[in-house]
Amino acid sequence: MKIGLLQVSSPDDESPADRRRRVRDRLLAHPDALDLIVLPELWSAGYFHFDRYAELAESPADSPTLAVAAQVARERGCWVHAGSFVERRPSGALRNTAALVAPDGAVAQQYSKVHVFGYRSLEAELLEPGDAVSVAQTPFGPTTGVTCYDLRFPPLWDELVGIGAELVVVPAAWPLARSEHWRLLTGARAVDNQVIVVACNATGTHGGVEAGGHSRVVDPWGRVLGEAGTAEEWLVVDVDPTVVTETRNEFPVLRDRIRDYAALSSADRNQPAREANAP
Ligand SMILES: NC(=O)CCC(=O)C(=O)O
Repeated sequence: MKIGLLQVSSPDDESPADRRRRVRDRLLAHPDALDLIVLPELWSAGYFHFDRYAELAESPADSPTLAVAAQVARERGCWVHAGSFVERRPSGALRNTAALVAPDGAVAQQYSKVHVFGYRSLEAELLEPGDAVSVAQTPFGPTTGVTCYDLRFPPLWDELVGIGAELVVVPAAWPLARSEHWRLLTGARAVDNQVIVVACNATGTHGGVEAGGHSRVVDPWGRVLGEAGTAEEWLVVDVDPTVVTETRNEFPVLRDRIRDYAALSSADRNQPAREANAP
């Protein structure tokens, strides 16, 4: 399968509507036959534009960000991970919600960021955390997504493996200042969960913060199948999704995973609390 990641910049002087048109045109113009297109976290509003979250919040029913993804999916006949957008919930609360759109334009899987970010960020103050993970069956295998800061929390990834995920899309707005963490954690999550990680970062400076770019795709063996630079650019990578099953069969560490370490000290030492639903 061919995956195209467009690492978008969200300059302060570009309106979200102009950006959506510009990005849509770039997505429609790519000359290759792409099977999956991926966009970054909150690219339309700009992640670091916290002052605009409330004004730019979108309802999934008429989300302009999802409309771009659906148009591109239908016209190109491919899957599109829309990145994420500021979602306005029926309660009025806001979430950082990502969505995977199928070639018919319908949302096949969606996820609201569970770990909202509070370090030099107003996200944790302004947004409500999500509370669920899910997986979609796609031609590339069971596919899911988590968002940016979620890379730092292995127990969430345990849940993804538990529900059968093999390909994990990670839209991000990860600052250049912590690019070493970005490289390390995208590789570590691919290896320790034996999944393909497709991580699409934002780039350029907005809201006073420089996003790091370096979008990357890492396979379950830790091989970096492709990595972008720091410009607003495409990264196109060929991936064989069967590498997940091959790696898990060849090197079956997930079978030895223990989810409940507290149970290890319980009376019954003959029943270690190993992963019940390991792949
Ligand atoms: N958008 C984010 O979640 C930023 C996360 C980040 O900068 C970090 O984990 O470091």
